[in-house]
Amino acid sequence: MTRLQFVADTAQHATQAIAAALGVDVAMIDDQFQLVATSKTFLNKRGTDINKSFVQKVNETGSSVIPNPGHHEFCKGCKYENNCPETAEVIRTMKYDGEIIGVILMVTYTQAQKERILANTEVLLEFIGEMADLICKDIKLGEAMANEKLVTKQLQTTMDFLDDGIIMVDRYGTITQSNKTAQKMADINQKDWINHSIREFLPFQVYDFLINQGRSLKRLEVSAQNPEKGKFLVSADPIIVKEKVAGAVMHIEDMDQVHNQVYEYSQTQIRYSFDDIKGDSPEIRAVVNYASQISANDSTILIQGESGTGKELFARAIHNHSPRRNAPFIPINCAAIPEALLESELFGYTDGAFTGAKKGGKPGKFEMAGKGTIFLDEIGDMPLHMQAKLLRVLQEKIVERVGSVNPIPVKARVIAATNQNLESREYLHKFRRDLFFRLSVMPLTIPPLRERKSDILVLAEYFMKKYAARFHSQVKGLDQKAREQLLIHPWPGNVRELENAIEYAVNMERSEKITKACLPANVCQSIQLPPKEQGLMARIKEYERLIIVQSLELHGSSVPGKKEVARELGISLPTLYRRIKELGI
Ligand SMILES: Nc1ncnc2c1ncn2[C@@H]1O[C@H](COP(=O)(O)OP(=O)(O)OP(=O)(O)O)[C@@H](O)[C@H]1O
Repeated sequence: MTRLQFVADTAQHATQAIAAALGVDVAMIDDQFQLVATSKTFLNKRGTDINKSFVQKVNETGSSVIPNPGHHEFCKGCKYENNCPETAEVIRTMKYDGEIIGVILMVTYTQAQKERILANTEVLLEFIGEMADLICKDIKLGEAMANEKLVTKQLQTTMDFLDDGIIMVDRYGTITQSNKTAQKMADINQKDWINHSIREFLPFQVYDFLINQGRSLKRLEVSAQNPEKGKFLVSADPIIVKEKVAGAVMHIEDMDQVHNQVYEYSQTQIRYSFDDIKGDSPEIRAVVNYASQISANDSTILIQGESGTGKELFARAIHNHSPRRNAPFIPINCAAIPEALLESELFGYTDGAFTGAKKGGKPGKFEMAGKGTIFLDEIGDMPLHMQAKLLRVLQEKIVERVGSVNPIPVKARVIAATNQNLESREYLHKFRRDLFFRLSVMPLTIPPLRERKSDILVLAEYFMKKYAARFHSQVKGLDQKAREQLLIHPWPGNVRELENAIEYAVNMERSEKITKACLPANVCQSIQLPPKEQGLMARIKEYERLIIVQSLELHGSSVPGKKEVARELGISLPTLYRRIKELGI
């Protein structure tokens, strides 16, 4: 589209106005030799055919008066050469920023008209020159508006690409523009939202900082005016014009989203699934089947099992098998966190809640878990007063940050784990019965490794391959004696102990098969209780050996360790050394 065509309507109005005012015919032709605007008679008499060489010659001279159309040198080659119906022409080139964009022609058909315009050529040329200027101004304005529209559209499209919310406001805090994410966050569509105050969505504090005080915000944590819309981190800059706030631009992050990202960066990205739980004993398969079945719903799970049986592995596999798999899995070890900090770790705290509290407060694990899973490990070690608070959270499904009374809805699923028998006499006064029942809606018990012996070699092979690959080791298997030894050992540390033992052996072994000698000392020296058929003396000897080995495992075989063993067994240190030698320990 040529520039003149861009303002074809204005050109047509101007053409008609000049024609009516001066009683002549008028036409405008663009730089592509197209007739853009014309009065009626011109069109009837001349049609839309334009003589290019005529226009080119006009452009070379800038403006011309042709008193004898058809016989003028400009008319050479025109189809009306020598028989032109016109009696005179006044022509002027139209320029935009120094560039020719077309010509404007004034034409007469009678002698009287001819005399009239020839008598006033200078005035007329000036007049059509001003008309041409007006048209150029219109082009400028139109182009500026089109450009502004384009920039606005480009800005909107760019903003809509972003996953975070963008809101722009004017000096009154009225929303002038926003992207799709911001509209989704506020659950309002663009049309309904524009011209509303930002105060309807975000707390007054944001408005006050930006508009009243003209200050910037850096990731300020705020709740939406409607608490159901959740929490956001707001960063914003006021726009200052002539030292006054003219508006502001805000960048808004969804708190749940931020937690998910923090979680993704902070967690190992290996997503454990039920396929990672190795072992083909009927005992472990039954637990895996049960766990997979209870993954789908939201009921609280209590996983019980000795240390190292895979409780956390199961919890992660359940989470990753559940509809919550794309939200965070947040583990917290209740035994590892000092009692005084456990509450703020679990529930978070507000700004200034206690001495040393981080500015701006901090979300707790329940909040960070969002719609995911919170894994409360070693729940048996939770102090009684915290048990009461946890029970309340589970029942009311809300948490309050330390120092705040604002309830925050709990959406996370709770999986707890313990290696203690919480129903035992010992725990009668240490663990609340009501909390135990609340947690163990779906109880899951993992049997110790010694009760599923057929898993030992399967797991050993699996760990051997894993560590051989990791350490680029030549080890490819386990020899017969090593296998037998693994089956003899009682594995008090369960799968974790087995994994560590195999990692150790892969490191130590220089041949292609793991030998008994390369197993850790405690595993290697485990003995099988002598069968009943053996004589009394032989069996007593084996028992003695077992007792000394176990005591050494406990206290270590350094000199202070041995002193402790001798004290525990009620024998002198020299006797202990003698028995170690005689029994070949
Ligand atoms: N069946 C299994 N298959 C493969 N690896 C396993 C299995 N069970 C446990 N493990 C591995 O053993 C180690 C210990 O597992 P995990 O930490 O889940 O045990 P836990 O019962 O939670 O321990 P604790 O009581 O000490 O917290 C981990 O490296 C885990 O991957």
